[in-house]
Amino acid sequence: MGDEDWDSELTAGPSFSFTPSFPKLETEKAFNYNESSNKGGEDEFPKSDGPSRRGFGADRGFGFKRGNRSDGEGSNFFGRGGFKGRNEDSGSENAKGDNNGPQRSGFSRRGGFRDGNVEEEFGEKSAGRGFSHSEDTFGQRRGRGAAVRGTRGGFGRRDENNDESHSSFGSRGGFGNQTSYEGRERGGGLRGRGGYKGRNEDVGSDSGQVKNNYPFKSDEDGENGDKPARMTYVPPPPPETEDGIFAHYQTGINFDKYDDILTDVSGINPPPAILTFEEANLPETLNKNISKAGYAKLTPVQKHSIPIVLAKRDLMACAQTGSGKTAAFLLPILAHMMQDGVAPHSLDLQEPEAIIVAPTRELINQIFLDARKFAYGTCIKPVVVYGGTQTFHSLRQIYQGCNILCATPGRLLDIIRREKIGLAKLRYLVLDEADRMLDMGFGPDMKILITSPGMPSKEERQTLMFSATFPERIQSLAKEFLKSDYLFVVVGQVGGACSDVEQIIIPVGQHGKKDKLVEILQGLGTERTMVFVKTKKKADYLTTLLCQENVLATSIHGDRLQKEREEALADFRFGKCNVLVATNVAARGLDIENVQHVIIFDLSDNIEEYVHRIGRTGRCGNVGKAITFFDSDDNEDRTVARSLVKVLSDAQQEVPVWLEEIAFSASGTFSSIGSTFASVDSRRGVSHIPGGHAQSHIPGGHAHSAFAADDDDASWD
Ligand SMILES: Nc1ncnc2c1ncn2[C@@H]1O[C@H](COP(=O)(O)OP(=O)(O)OP(=O)(O)O)[C@@H](O)[C@H]1O
Repeated sequence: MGDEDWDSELTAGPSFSFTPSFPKLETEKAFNYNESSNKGGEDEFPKSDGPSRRGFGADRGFGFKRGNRSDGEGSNFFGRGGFKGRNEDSGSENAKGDNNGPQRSGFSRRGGFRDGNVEEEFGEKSAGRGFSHSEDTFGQRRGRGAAVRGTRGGFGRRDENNDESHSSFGSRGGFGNQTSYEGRERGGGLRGRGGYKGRNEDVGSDSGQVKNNYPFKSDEDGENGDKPARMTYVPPPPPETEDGIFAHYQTGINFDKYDDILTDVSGINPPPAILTFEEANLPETLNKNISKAGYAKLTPVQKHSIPIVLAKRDLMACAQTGSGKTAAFLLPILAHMMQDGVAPHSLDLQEPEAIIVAPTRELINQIFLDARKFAYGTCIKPVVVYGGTQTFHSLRQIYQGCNILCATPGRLLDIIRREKIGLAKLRYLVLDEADRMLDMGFGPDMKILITSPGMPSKEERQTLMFSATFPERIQSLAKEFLKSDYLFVVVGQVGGACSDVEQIIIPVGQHGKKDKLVEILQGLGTERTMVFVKTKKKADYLTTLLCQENVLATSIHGDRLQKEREEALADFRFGKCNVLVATNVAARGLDIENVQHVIIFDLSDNIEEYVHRIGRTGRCGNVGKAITFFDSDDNEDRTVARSLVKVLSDAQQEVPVWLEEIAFSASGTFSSIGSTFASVDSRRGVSHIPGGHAQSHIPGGHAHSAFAADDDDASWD
């Protein structure tokens, strides 16, 4: 199959309820959404956007390479010649618009919240609370942004104003994380900065309300500085029942083995680690919630981080994926708030005591649900706000009381800019996936955040940073945010992969990837699998292909409407689809039960993202398997070979001989991993790793951004 034209593969196949569709961009002109008008938008990526914006245009990236056809696991990587030399046309007009109808058929529709109602209701309710009715102008700003988004999402264009936003989630009880809302917006001015694009969080803004001249534009400023688009999506409410709130999955057989991982704490006078929850002396209600959440034993990052946060120290913590970093910051923050008390709910300005930021909407919502779970039965109110949702909705959540504000950066800055929250009482600033938050994509936003009017200085607040990866260059940037005596907790090795994930690298040329994927997935049956690809369009394309091959697949990426992304995630989480094809938007933080496999269809040239991607499986002591396709003809794959060898060997995984050969023949091409693994704490200087496969410090190595330039979904929130 790999040799055929992708167009022809996308002729009408079996019609699954989740088969994506590729609607024709009939509104494209009407909205003047062309390359020249999209400055700052993600489609400026030259590689990711070919001659057409309508799907997979001819000669576009996927399958466009000449390459060794090498499509068998265990095949002799170098022995297979067979340059096909043909340009695969990964684009397909046929792929568009064929399957519009049935994919949503499975969802029950629940009434309730319609955006218009929300706005009216909010307008009225907010009258006495400092909201001006002029914000109802949101109600009039329709269409453009949503329509543009719709045309570009692979799964059918959908007007966000259809407002049946509760249809899928409301009917799903159970696991507390099901309400992950995702969306995608574009058009912000700041996002036009070099090399990084498209993150463009949709931050609703009424220009008439702007009080500060922040150097960023909200999405609703419109793409040409004209009438802004608006977000009308109102996400479904989180679960209300105790069962729903405390739903969790079981720790795995290797949970106890976490204790064997070496932990290092650097910095002056760290408080001693605790060994049990009892030693933390947490408030009774919090302890009850912890046990209802199924936590009986601390993970290493929790053992060290909880006392550090309780001791009011700043912290940078690095621990492997799925090892409980979220609770490591939430529990001590909540404990402090419960012990010290929080300000009574004010009808005027809300002044949260804690702000937590994360790079994606799904992740921040997941963190919010955890915060809500641990704060259950207390007076502490966590709130979540993120782009892609109606700004009124965000504001209304805040005005109902907000002690812990969980937010994506764009929406947070917009709300601060509009003076809808005050920062005077802020005591905790948490950056989850901190290396991502400080990298060039979000770094400028984070700087704006810490220099926002009213933001307590780093001496006055506690700043906490968590991630599974912390490249040295990011550690340096982080110092600007942290007190000089911050502590650095490292569980295992900085940037190391989770050892519960079996990592398999197989040599596959571009032309063989599709066949190999189908073969693997068909062999896996209904086992839950995430497939990571480089581009949004490829995600949709592969999803269509998989559905045609009778694999129940859905996709999540930055071009899908938020509602669709929520549905996709829920369908995956609750078993309606067992395969989720994703861009890096789903690489970090997502905690989905029972993901048994990760398949990396396209390697990113950034090893950190590899570590996060494979970390979607093998969580919380459970085991998982990650299969990575490696194309030896692909320069990016070759670039990351050394780092990959290092990650594999550090995690005691088998390193294929052919990969080692590539790694060491790839002179002059290094990924950022060289510095990532060089040290524990950059304040200690570079520590060389004796006998390591990769040098700890690679002279002349490039300092990469967290994202490859041709990863067209490098921007997520
Ligand atoms: N002490 C514990 N006991 C039992 N389960 C736990 C414990 N700590 C965390 N968990 C569970 O483990 C899972 C992974 O936790 P979490 O999402 O916080 O990991 P993480 O380290 O933040 O991962 P990532 O690096 O991917 O963001 C969650 O389902 C969480 O509820």
